[in-house]
Amino acid sequence: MTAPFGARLAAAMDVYGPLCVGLDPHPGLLRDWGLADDVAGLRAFSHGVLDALAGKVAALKPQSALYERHGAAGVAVLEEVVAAGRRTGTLVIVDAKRGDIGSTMAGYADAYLRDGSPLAGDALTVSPYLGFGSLTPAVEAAAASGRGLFVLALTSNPEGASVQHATGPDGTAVAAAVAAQAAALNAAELASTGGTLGSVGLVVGATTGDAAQRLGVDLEAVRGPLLAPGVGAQGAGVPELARVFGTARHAVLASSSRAVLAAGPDRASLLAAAQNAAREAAGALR
Ligand SMILES: O=C(O)c1cc(=O)[nH]c(=O)n1[C@@H]1O[C@H](COP(=O)(O)O)[C@@H](O)[C@H]1O
Repeated sequence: MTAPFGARLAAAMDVYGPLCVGLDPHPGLLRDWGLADDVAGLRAFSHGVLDALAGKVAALKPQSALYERHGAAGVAVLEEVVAAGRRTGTLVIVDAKRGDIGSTMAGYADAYLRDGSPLAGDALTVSPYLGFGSLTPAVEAAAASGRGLFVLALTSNPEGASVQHATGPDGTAVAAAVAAQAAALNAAELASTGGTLGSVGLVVGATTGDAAQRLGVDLEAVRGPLLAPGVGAQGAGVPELARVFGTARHAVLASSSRAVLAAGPDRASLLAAAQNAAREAAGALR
């Protein structure tokens, strides 16, 4: 069996720096790249990013929504991105933020986390807001195939606070309970593998300020990767990363989409922007 996702990601971050580049082919971005907002444009964008960055960054994160909006042909392009990751060894985090009741979650797990599925990258973003336990089929499928999950904990959008900052009957903040459940899964994985980074990550936006500390979200105890979107276009810079993550910063995978993609379509400029962002993130997090 292949090494667990957490171990593979830790190795990739050591080599390439703690940066994930998001593939977010918004209509405006396609236009800025001189491409039509259609499937041919989507494919040209995706292969442009792959040509420039595959094998040169720790991870790529295609945003499923922006592929789905082109219908089945768009999803086929997402499958090409997943296949290219497999070919080049670059980790692919499929950002589909799936979440559903257990039996339906099993369908998503089959689609995104099973060997042989064309949509199965190395990890999937999932939403625990139908109850963390509803993610069990995904947790089991990921563990069985050496894949990873990124569970939404403290998202970068301001609306997230109304749910994630709320407290349950025992006074624990929802985001803190999500983090504790991820921590328990990672503790079990690491006890059996002896590794240092588990495969159940959290999403904690770089824009969330001191929310983790205020809400008692124990990021250090998670012992899994902490995906930090919001770097660049959403206003968070490198200083915010150290502030948001404190002593857990060694586990952070900073994520940037628009700020890096704005350097394209020229391949060399795109690579330079990604490598610069990776260097800055490494400086702030190591
Ligand atoms: O899961 C994510 O990646 C994610 C979580 C979150 O809290 N906030 C967030 O912006 N994202 C994703 O990150 C990407 C935005 O990246 P930027 O263009 O760098 O702002 C989009 O694909 C979002 O869906």
